[in-house]
Amino acid sequence: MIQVNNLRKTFGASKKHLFNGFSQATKPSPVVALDGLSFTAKDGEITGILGPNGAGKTTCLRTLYGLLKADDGSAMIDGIDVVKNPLAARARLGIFPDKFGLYERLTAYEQIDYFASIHGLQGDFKHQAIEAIIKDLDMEALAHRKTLGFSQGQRMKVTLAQALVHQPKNFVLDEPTRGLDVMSTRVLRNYLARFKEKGHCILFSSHVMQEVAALCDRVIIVANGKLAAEGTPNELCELAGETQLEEAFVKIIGSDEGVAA
Ligand SMILES: Nc1ncnc2c1ncn2[C@@H]1O[C@H](COP(=O)(O)OP(=O)(O)OP(=O)(O)O)[C@@H](O)[C@H]1O
Repeated sequence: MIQVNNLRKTFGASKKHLFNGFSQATKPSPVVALDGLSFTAKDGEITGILGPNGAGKTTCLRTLYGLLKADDGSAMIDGIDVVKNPLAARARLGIFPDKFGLYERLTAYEQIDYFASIHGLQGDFKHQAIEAIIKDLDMEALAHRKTLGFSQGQRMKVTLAQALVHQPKNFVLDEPTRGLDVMSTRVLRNYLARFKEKGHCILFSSHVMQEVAALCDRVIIVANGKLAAEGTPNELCELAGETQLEEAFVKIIGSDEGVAA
């Protein structure tokens, strides 16, 4: 389970901005990225985060990964505070970040192996876990190639495999299907659905309304760093008096920003 309680984050609030040793006449204004955001993503459910560009989705997810420290509020993974106990929290988390880098001199298999080792997998168990994720993500043909030159979709598959190889109880994914072809997107969706059936907690951000409507049990709508609405796709449609999630989203946030073309 993932719980976010009253998260606040402002960028550029207190730093002095110097240029060639002189204070700049015009300081950049602070940006409030999270303004008291709270929600819960439950086990055995897929929870989607929707919001227009700049709403605070990535900031919230990066706080969950421990990459960013919130100014206030807390984030918990299975009841473990990500700031107070980061290692224990991370052990229960698979992350698929917004930006991903690969070690291009390693093969896909070696990269997944590296992450499996970081998560404490060893010996035959580790080998079986790597083989299983490679098979599940249909990566057999890529497994023993160096990742230098991999296409966007191929790089994403390696990143996903790294995130999932230790079968974490909770997955957090930032726009996971961007750049994936239709078959890879289906593989990923089926994978997430199977994980949900096994009782895992999945939280992902997306701009693709059909994807969110089809996959998510609950949807969190974020605007201006705050919770604008939450519920099942049907509940959100009812709340907005619309039949389609896309129309409901537009009505709730008052703009069509954030809907994928
Ligand atoms: N490192 C940073 N420094 C300054 N401002 C930042 C930083 N990271 C995010 N922001 C700002 O915080 C706000 C929230 O950004 P965030 O990336 O969380 O939005 P998002 O909902 O993920 O948007 P998108 O859908 O466009 O990816 C934006 O105004 C963004 O410009």
